[in-house]
Amino acid sequence: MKARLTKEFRFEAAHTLPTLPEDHKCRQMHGHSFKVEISIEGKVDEKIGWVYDHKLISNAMNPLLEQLDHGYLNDIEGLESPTIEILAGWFWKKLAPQLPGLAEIVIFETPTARCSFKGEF
Ligand SMILES: Nc1nc2c(c(=O)[nH]1)N=C([C@H](O)[C@H](O)COP(=O)(O)OP(=O)(O)OP(=O)(O)O)CN2
Ligand SMILES: [Zn+2]
Repeated sequence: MKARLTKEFRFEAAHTLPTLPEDHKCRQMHGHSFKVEISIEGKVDEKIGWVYDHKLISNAMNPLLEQLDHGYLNDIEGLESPTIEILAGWFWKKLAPQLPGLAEIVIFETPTARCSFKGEF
């Protein structure tokens, strides 16, 4: 049996989008309550009944969330132009080496705007 396991995380952060035209509202510093969904896929261990402990996803995410939460995203290496697309790629590069079967990362910037990324650079 194969299954997809998803864990959800949240962080608050400020950003600007510096490459946009001067008059675009996102050139102003502003903040979002970001939501991140991390999904892994794999074979369910028959004896235990799970792909792997979802605590491993939390363990991989916690140092990243500590770095991002209540921060200014543009100051972080790789996030100089922090769109949700760039953020999704940033998370992927950090998590893929630690999370076998990483399948999808979805980042919500607002309740109605999200980006999903499956690791295709
Ligand atoms: N493709 C992307 N488009 C936009 C991104 C992004 O990361 N990728 N980001 C932004 C800004 O961060 C902006 O702050 C988003 O929030 P908001 O202005 O509230 O969103 P909307 O303009 O979509 O809100 P409406 O509900 O449509 O008023 C912008 N675009
Ligand atoms: Zn924004």
